Amino acid sequence: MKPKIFIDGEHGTTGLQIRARMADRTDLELLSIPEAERRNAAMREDLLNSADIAILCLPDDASREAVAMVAGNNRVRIIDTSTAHRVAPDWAYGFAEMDRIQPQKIRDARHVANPGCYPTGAIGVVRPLRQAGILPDGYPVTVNAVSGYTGGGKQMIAQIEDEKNPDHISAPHFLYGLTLKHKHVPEMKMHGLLERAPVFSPSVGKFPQGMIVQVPLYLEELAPGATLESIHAALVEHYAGQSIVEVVPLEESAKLNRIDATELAGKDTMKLFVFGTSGGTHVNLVALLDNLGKGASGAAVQNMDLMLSA
Ligand SMILES: NC(=O)C1=CN([C@@H]2O[C@H](COP(=O)(O)OP(=O)(O)OC[C@H]3O[C@@H](n4cnc5c(N)ncnc54)[C@H](OP(=O)(O)O)[C@@H]3O)[C@@H](O)[C@H]2O)C=CC1
Ligand SMILES: CC(=O)N[C@@H](CCC(=O)OP(=O)(O)O)C(=O)O
Repeated sequence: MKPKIFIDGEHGTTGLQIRARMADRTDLELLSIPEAERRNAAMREDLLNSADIAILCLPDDASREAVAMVAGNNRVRIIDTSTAHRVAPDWAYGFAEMDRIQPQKIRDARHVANPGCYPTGAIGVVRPLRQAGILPDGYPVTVNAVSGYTGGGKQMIAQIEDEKNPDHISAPHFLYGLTLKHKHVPEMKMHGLLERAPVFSPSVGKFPQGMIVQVPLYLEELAPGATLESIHAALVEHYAGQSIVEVVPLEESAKLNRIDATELAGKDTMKLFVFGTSGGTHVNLVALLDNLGKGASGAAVQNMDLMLSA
């Protein structure tokens, strides 16, 4: 029998992209709710309890409600794309490349929390350096980022694309999260293995999909002997043997004059760069991804496939 998959929130931004990625899959049975019934709690409860894997593409509160709806069900497994369970100890964090044992943890899990888009980039560059002993305890990490506007879901898409929207945003690029209490900070800290919460400054650009996440570092504050080359080598070693996260060779990144935030739009991969000058005093770690690809829907499908391969 084919595994039954239900995407709760299938008509939203993340849900639609997951559906699109499953359009040609003949190995799955997709359970679907009509768009007009998307908030029909009884129908959702029924579908959630009929699924082998439920993928939640809902706001945090609705995700918690959905999890409660399957509380008595020992069969259904859950992938939650919201922020609700990303630092919960009994949920597996769905970033398969962050650790050698993570794919197995995801395969075995009943509950998988899909990472946030910005944390995928930030954890992607920071965690390998913590594990290699290059980034010391207590280092004050900063994370600066720009996202495509689909990261804000249906509401932000309407605010940016519809000039008649009462809350129309005309700025080509804006900063937000100005209180420095963005909901992604706890997962960056926990899964980035950081002692101190990073200063996180996100922004949005007037393009639908794509993302740049930057973590600049002072070499003199890192473990003795840390260089542009040793940091790059640590990332290369960490990501060896998988095909989703590419560590761009130093010779290649040295030739670049600019990075286009939309380069990976529509793709489910992530590129990591180490910028700086050999023998210099600073490096800038940069992650490039699609907020809806490896940052959301692509990762959700990757996690689903891992769970189905258990
Ligand atoms: N967009 C992105 O880049 C990313 C998003 N995420 C996360 O994915 C989740 C979904 O986000 P996104 O797709 O962007 O959001 P959208 O607003 O685009 O879609 C959310 C969907 O959920 C529906 N919904 C809202 N409340 C309920 C409810 N109580 N019961 C049933 N359905 C409900 C909405 O219906 P309605 O139209 O009626 O509001 C809509 O169809 C969020 O938790 C978000 O944080 C994660 C990573 C990246
Ligand atoms: C541009 C924009 O608004 N982005 C979203 C994050 C998108 C994402 O990763 O979603 P989660 O809500 O699942 O964490 C934000 O900052 O809230």
